[in-house]
Amino acid sequence: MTKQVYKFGGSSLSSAKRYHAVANICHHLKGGDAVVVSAAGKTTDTLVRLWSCYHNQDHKGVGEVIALLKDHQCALIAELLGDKSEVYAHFIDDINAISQRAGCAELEQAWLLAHGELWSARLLAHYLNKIEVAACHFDSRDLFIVAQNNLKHEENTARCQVLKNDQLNVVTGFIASDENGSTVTLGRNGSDYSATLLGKYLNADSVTIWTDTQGVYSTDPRKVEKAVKYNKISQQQAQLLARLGNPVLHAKTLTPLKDSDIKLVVRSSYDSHSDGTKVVANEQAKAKRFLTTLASSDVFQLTNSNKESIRELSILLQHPLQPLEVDGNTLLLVPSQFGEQVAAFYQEHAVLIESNVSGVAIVSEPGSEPQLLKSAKQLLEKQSMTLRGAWSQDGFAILLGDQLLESDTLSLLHDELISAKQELAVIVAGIGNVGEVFLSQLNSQLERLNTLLPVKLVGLLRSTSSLLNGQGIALSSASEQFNEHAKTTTSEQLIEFIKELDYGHKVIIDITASEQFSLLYPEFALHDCHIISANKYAGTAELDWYENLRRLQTEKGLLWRYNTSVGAGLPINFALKDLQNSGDKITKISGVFSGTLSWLGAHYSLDKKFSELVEQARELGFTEPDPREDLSGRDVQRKLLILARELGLSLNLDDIELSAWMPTELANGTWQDALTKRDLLDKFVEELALEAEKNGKTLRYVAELDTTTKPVIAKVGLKAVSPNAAVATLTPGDNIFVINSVWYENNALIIQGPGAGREVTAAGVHSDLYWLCHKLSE
Ligand SMILES: NC(=O)C1=CN([C@@H]2O[C@H](COP(=O)(O)OP(=O)(O)OC[C@H]3O[C@@H](n4cnc5c(N)ncnc54)[C@H](O)[C@@H]3O)[C@@H](O)[C@H]2O)C=CC1
Ligand SMILES: N[C@@H](CC=O)C(=O)O
Repeated sequence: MTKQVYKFGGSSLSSAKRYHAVANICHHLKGGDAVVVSAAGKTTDTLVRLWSCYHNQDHKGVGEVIALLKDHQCALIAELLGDKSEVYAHFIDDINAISQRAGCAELEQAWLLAHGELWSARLLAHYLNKIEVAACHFDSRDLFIVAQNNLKHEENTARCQVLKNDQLNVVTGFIASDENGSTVTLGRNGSDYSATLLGKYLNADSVTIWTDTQGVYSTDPRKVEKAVKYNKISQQQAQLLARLGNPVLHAKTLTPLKDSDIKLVVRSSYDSHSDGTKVVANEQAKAKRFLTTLASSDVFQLTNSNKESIRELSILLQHPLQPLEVDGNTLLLVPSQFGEQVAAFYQEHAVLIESNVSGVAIVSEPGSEPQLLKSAKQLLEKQSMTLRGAWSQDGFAILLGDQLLESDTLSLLHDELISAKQELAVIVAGIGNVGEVFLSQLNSQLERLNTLLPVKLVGLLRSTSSLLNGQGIALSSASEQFNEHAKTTTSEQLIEFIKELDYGHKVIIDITASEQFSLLYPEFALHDCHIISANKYAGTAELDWYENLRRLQTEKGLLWRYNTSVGAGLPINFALKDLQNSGDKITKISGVFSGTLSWLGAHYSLDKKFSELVEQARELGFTEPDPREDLSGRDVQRKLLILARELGLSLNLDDIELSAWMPTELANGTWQDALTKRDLLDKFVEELALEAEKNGKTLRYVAELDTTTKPVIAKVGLKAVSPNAAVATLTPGDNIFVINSVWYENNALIIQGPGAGREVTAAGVHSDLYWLCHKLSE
């Protein structure tokens, strides 16, 4: 039976609200799975303070800290279970026992510290029961035995068999017991270690560390805005990062999983829908690049050192160590706080060559270290950093100087060494009219895109089948490969494929006309996918849904481009953004927004059959797959809504008045069914045209948005205009956007040109893709 182990740290259990979130996450577990918990919030720190007061015989301090503990835990228990609960009474007994032992000088440090985890486990298990999730709690001192500083793995595996198969097993992290039954702690980050140990003892399928960061990033995302969250990293790189001091994963945590198939996942309990980072077997993840800052370190040159002595030292310091082999010498980099201990440990076999230096470690794919070291050196020297040491060896490079790296310098290094090297995985959905042309242009575009960052096509989707290959699809034979290997793919399979893609960036290019496909956008965002849409459905979806999607994308730093959804390749969205960014206020937008309706308006005369012209427009690639989307005015209504939202207006489609250029009788069934009633369409259009002609006018389908009125005027429909009007003299198929703003009040800004067609639209999608690559590589 596959088992899962979840671990929740202190920040995930700091308040009743956080407990609710944890319980929600636990709903995904089943009987037999285990949940390892740390002490809630800052409880361990408070217990450490209590110990220190006790140790210093500060009786007043002991009383104050006990009161603090009481306040925090009682409030938590009362809010989750009520103050009459068994857990509340049990806690009071514990606090009394602590006070009593402190009073008669019988307090033991490990025993005292263990309470933080015990309280969390008890509270969570009871709270889960309250919300009808069967759960029980275990004290890991009954499960993990340590003898002479070594865990007794065989015995512990046997002890862990007491965990229940029909309930969730909530287990305390951090603590174990020695052979005499006394409490021992597993040291710094002990709860993560408990979780991976338990994973190993239970032969679990995966261990998930739920924390307050979304996963493992290329560098500290609090310092570098463009830090990249990685989907997968190899055990080897994770170990190296931990030894270099990366704070997300600790070397000890990783040890139990070494050479096992148990997956380790880091996820955020604050954003439980998002994927985290998986630490997988070395061959299952590409090598990634990372920047880890190194604060206040000492560098020793060792003589007569060997791996065993470094291992011993690492156990003594309770700190992982990464030696550097440079020109036949072994260098050891340690945090300065351990300098004296290292000197004492090695005696005359260690020479301190640098003291109290700071800098950065660059972890990278093998082979690139010397070049990375050179580039980083140049960049840091340009930033006036005096380097005191710079070395590289397999898998990493280290640069040390006098100052700590500021966020600006780290960002510069990240831009140069990491951002530009992140691969972008591209999935193209919709290889129809526009999609075919987009793909045929992609090969020649790749060269240009690759100057910004490496781009790889990994997926091609049609409505019923798709070709998905995480290794990449050769563009030169993409169609042949599609024809030979494409398979039916469900949405779930597509999402799983996206989730597993091992790339720094991913983008879905949606060139379908499918509303159903657009409904997957939030899932794409959850799996860190940027989006480029020619499809207009998501941009015109119900406001709540649309705003949630926007929020999610913003939270995750994801980009969404949809320039072709209005005016095909015309830069209308850019223009509106630019005007607003420069401080202008747009007051009106009007014009002809449909290539199809522009073409029909220009070509129609009373001696022609309108329905035949519609068929021609369809063949030219102007219409939507179902031309009634154009004739009904719905397509123009969508475009006006996209532009209105671009101006910050909270409108829905139905807020835009619409009149159709087709009779209602054609609305039902398929387009083929509608064509059987083409006479009705021809008659409808002829009558309207005759009426207009009587008044010396001609018909054009126009859109209008006026933000100066309350409520705003937003409408699309047929208008009888003078044959000389700008909207009537357009080249067939052209769009015109007339923009009035504070600065363009009387003399409007006009954007005009082809508003539909395969080539211009495909080119517009390329423009969005180029923009995205540029943005990601900046
Ligand atoms: N034709 C034009 O001039 C312009 C078109 N657009 C937009 O471009 C999009 C595509 O238009 P066309 O190429 O003319 O349409 P199309 O009907 O020729 O091609 C659509 C493609 O999408 C695929 N598809 C449909 N549902 C799918 C799904 N659920 N998953 C994956 N693939 C799916 C179809 O198999 C087909 O290959 C539409 O949203 C349209 O509004 C935007 C600007 C201009
Ligand atoms: N069918 C649309 C295509 C572009 O969005 C049009 O005719 O304008």
